[in-house]
Amino acid sequence: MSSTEATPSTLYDKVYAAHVVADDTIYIDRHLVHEVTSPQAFEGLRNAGRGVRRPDCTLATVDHNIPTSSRANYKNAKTFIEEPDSRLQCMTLEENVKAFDLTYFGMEDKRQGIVHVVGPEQGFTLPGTTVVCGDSHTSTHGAFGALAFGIGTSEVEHVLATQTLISKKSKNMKVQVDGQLAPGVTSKDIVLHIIGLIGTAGGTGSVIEFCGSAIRSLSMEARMSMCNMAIEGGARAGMIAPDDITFEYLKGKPLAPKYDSAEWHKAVKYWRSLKTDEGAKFDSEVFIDAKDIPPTVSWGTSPQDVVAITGSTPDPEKESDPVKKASITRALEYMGLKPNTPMEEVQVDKVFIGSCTNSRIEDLRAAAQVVKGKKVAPTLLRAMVVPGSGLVKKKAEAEGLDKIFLEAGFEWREAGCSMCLGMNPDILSPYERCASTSNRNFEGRQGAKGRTHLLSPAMAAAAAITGKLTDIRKFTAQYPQTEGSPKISVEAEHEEIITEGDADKIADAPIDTEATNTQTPVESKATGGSNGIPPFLTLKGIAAPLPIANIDTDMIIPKQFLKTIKRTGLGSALFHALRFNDDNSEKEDFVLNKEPYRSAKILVVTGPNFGCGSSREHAPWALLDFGIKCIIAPSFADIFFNNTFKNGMLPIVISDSAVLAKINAVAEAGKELEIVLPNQVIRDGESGDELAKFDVEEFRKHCLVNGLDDIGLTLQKEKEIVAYEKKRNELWPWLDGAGYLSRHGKGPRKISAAAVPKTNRGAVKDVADW
Ligand SMILES: CC(C)[C@H](C(=O)O)[C@@H](O)C(=O)O
Ligand code: SF4
Repeated sequence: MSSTEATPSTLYDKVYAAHVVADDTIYIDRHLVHEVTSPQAFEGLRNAGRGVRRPDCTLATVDHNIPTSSRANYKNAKTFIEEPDSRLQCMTLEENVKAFDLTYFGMEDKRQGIVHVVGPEQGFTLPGTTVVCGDSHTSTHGAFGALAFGIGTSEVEHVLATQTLISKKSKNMKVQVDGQLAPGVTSKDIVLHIIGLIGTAGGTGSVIEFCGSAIRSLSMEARMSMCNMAIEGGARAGMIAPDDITFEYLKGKPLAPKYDSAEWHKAVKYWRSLKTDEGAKFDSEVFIDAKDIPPTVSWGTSPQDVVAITGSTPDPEKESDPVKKASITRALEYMGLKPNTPMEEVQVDKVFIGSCTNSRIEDLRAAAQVVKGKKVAPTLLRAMVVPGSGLVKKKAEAEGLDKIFLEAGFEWREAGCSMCLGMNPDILSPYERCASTSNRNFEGRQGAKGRTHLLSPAMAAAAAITGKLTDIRKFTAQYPQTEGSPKISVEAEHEEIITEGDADKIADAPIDTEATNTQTPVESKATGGSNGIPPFLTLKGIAAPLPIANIDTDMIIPKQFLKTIKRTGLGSALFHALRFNDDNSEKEDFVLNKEPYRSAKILVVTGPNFGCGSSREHAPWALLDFGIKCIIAPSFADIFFNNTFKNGMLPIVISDSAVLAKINAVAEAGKELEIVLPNQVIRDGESGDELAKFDVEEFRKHCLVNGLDDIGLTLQKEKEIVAYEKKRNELWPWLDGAGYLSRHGKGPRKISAAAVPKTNRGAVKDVADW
């Protein structure tokens, strides 16, 4: 762990090693919870009679489903959220945080916001910690030198119950960006450029460390935007070594060690050791010269479909690879763009400034600077700014940014995920084109048939003014800022975001719990989680061929179906946009609408990177509910791969294209395949001939074959977990969340959780500070 060790290690090696409890089981320091991916996890806990092990290390908020309209007349979630499924999901979270005694920032709390904005701004996210959330953009927190990654709902349950995860070590990947960034180039451009270079599967199986002089010069907020999109590059986590910029940012944050205290100095000393040692080995390395990065924008339907703003859409005719040619053609068609169209000629209908990538104060300042004294283009249907949290909003208003946006014709909204994924009322209408500071441009992401162009906040602001995608460099020259327009007071980059007095007030604000009391506990018919899983030995059945690359989980199950609080019933929505027409009739040519594939048990995917994007466990749930228990593909995205096992499903990697072609031929012929897990072979179901052997991790196989619930298995490691917690308390006392216990210290817990080790931070006084 320390730099004096014989073998030089990477930042990731160090943080991983510092969290090993036993074998592949790692301790989780920080768990963020939101309404979409937690209901089934809490339900699992209830069914098994388990509690939350570390309420002090768990923080919940609502973000995805909530309307971002004014909360001036807000009373409670029940009356505020009109859409019934969204309302139920938010109220279910409220019920769960009450029942399990967790700290919760609801809509009446100024600290509410997008989970990945809230964690850092509270100092909940700290260097050297492990941070998880049922959300793929948990990678954001890696900006602090934390090992932060998204997990599925079964893993959320695992962490709630055990405060650990079974997580095998990933590979180390280095992305080094050196030199001076060109004018107008931001961290969003850097990360879009990187994804364009490595592709959306480039980081699969790896943790990326972003380093180099260009990265070192970035602010914390810019670093967060970069790590946020590590998942779009296929990596489960992105990390940046903590440094003075990090420590400066953490000064005065409510849940960080108190600035200048003995604990602060101890923490900073430890944090300084968290950097890659000279000579440490990376499994892959990418080097980029900062001056080669232009202001960048996406043209297609994958975050790797990017081009310089001065460039044009690609021409499929120039592509020799038939799979790539087909995918360019399909993306251009979806986006309503012709080949070779200059990006600067693309007219937009809406502009969205927000999301966990770019909704922090610096992002809003950058956009406001462009907008100041100007008006949005008359052709624009809507321009909206959605701050990432109530505190960002408050700060922006104190700086007068809201006025700048409002005077220019933008909407100034309340915190939430908003139009990033359209689970709430903020959506694109079909065929509308949006310049968006978010992170995903998948088909239908911002609304069915909506078209998304990803870009930086400054470029989004420029697009709002001109009505077209715009090169920010030309824009600032052509549109000088007018005198007398409202002033943006940009304060010191890193300051306290909340005073202690403020924090007390917020913490003491009454929470309307009336709405949450009416909910009845949900009955479970679920598979997975603590209900145990049916054993998987052999599987014989029809295999459906699917020749598509980069199938993302939005495509497997779109956002509108994530509002369920159950694991079951999603089969009818599987591959919704591929499977159904607008009038809900079936698309005849989609494989699962044809015989004999309607009863497929196996999916044979011939394109790579199946299951990329969002961490939604709804994707394997939908496949399973349809009847598909096994997916064969050349490669899988990490979170999806993990999620399938938790549900008793088997993902099989067949990277040899000739072998995959043989398997696919059986699928194409509408015949059965037979998977024999104990022997790790795939057979022709009819002849019994062996088609392929496959690999599967021993532990995962053991669990599948025996139908084992891995939460139960982990709980058998109680001794090791307790020993780890003791060590953690001695070495890193600031990680025991004394602050959190303030809300709970007055009475017994409703659900008994494992004892929290005593902290050295005092019980009541420190506690009241938050
Ligand atoms: C809902 C959640 C599972 C999802 C994610 O994991 O990313 C969402 O935040 C998204 O951006 O698609
Ligand atoms: S990517 Fe979008 S939907 Fe997902 S957490 Fe971030 S803001 Fe919310």
